[in-house]
Amino acid sequence: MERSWKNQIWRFPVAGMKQNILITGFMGAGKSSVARALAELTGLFAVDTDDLIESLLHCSIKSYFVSHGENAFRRLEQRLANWLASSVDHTIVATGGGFFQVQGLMELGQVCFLNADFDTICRHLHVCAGDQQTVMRPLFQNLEAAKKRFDERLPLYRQNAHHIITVGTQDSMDLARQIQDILRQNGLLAQ
Ligand SMILES: Nc1ncnc2c1ncn2[C@@H]1O[C@H](COP(=O)(O)OP(=O)(O)OP(=O)(O)O)[C@@H](O)[C@H]1O
Ligand SMILES: O=C(O)C1=C[C@@H](O)[C@@H](O)[C@H](O)C1
Repeated sequence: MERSWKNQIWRFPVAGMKQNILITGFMGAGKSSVARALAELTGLFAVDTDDLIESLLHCSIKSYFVSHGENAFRRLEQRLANWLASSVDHTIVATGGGFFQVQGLMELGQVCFLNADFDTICRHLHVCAGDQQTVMRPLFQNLEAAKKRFDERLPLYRQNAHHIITVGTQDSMDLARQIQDILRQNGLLAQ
């Protein structure tokens, strides 16, 4: 059944706090899938920072990394974060794997970190089956380097989040329900 976003009466305790829901986590944690499921549950729209950035580019993010480098990509992410801050509210935002590093992240809305361990991520991306979905992910070309980046980032993802959701074998809809419950329990989302 279709639900209007107007049914979602938000009760944020902090005046001036943005009322978005941001989903953070490593590549393959399931951010986009959970954002879509949460959109279905709440009637809110979901956007994806990687898709929004690609809409600016004349190429894929992977090609952009090759032609312009990672630092240029991070500047685009910051530009996007600034636009979210000025122009976007009441929206679910699935973020790119490194978006959690932008300045002002925690003011953009409720940040929900999808805490999947590296084995779970590899399972999601079918790394073990050889049928890898890592081809389009420039920072997941080398398994060892990806694991090193994962280990370095883990404490930072945790620090830069309002809520931490442990990802095991649940499907995306279960995880979205869990987020909905957490936000409701905290009085941040209508019952
Ligand atoms: N809870 C889940 N259980 C099993 N597979 C999942 C789950 N969530 C996502 N997947 C699968 O993992 C892959 C990556 O999912 P998704 O694109 O949602 O992750 P992501 O965190 O947004 O990744 P990225 O930021 O790298 O694009 C997809 O094939 C998706 O079907
Ligand atoms: O983890 C990262 O730093 C990235 C993840 C992807 O979602 C893309 O945003 C890009 O490939 C960088």
